[in-house]
Amino acid sequence: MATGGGDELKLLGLWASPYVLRAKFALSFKGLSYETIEEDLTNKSELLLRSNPVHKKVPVLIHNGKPICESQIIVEYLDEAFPGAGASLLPSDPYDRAVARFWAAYINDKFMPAWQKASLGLTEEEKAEAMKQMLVAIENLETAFKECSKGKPFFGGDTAGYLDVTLGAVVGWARAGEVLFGRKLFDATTSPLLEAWMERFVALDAVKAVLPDNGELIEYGKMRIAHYERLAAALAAANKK
Ligand SMILES: N[C@@H](CCC(=O)N[C@@H](CS)C(=O)NCC(=O)O)C(=O)O
Repeated sequence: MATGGGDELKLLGLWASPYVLRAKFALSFKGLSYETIEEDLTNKSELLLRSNPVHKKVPVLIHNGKPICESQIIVEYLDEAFPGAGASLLPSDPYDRAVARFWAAYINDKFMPAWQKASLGLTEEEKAEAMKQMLVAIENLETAFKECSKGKPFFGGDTAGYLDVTLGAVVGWARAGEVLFGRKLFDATTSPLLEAWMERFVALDAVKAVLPDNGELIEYGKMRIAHYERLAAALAAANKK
């Protein structure tokens, strides 16, 4: 669907970034057309530095020349700025909205950092500690799913919404991680509801349309792992001195 009304949407991104994927999901569910501008994070563009001078991170959405930074804020912005495009992502009931925002903050503040460090921590201790925190977070998110979905297929109910997009950020890397690390992020023993949710979520057309290719993620992941292994080895050598 075209944005209409002369709206111009540009997304400064990085194809493998889970946070960029979150913004892409929101755009895809809302059926909005946009231009993607791929960033090289080792040589950030003038446009990125000018658009996100505080964090200098992707994603940045540029709507008619005005930048919006931070993936979660981009999701909320798209919902508010394009209320007629697709179904609303945030729940319409104020209490449900507050609960969804609570869990979104939990995903961003607790789950995502632990999830990233559990795989790419610099020491075995750091990884083990992050893994513990991640498992606690997954247990809590399993409860969140029960509370928010009210027995329906998605956090948003019958259709995917705000929290599906928020947690959906990890589904590309969760699939690649099965090959890279030989373990599932959500599994039948620890998180059966989330395991089933992820299968339903990745089967949606709006998700498939923007999900990065799994083979390419796996290759990119191998490079990232090798990079972190070199950093970890350098750190261990420096600590021995
Ligand atoms: N809280 C941010 C996190 C975004 C983020 O960490 N982006 C990474 C790519 S995955 C980035 O741009 N890193 C560049 C840097 O740290 O210099 C959001 O939700 O948008």
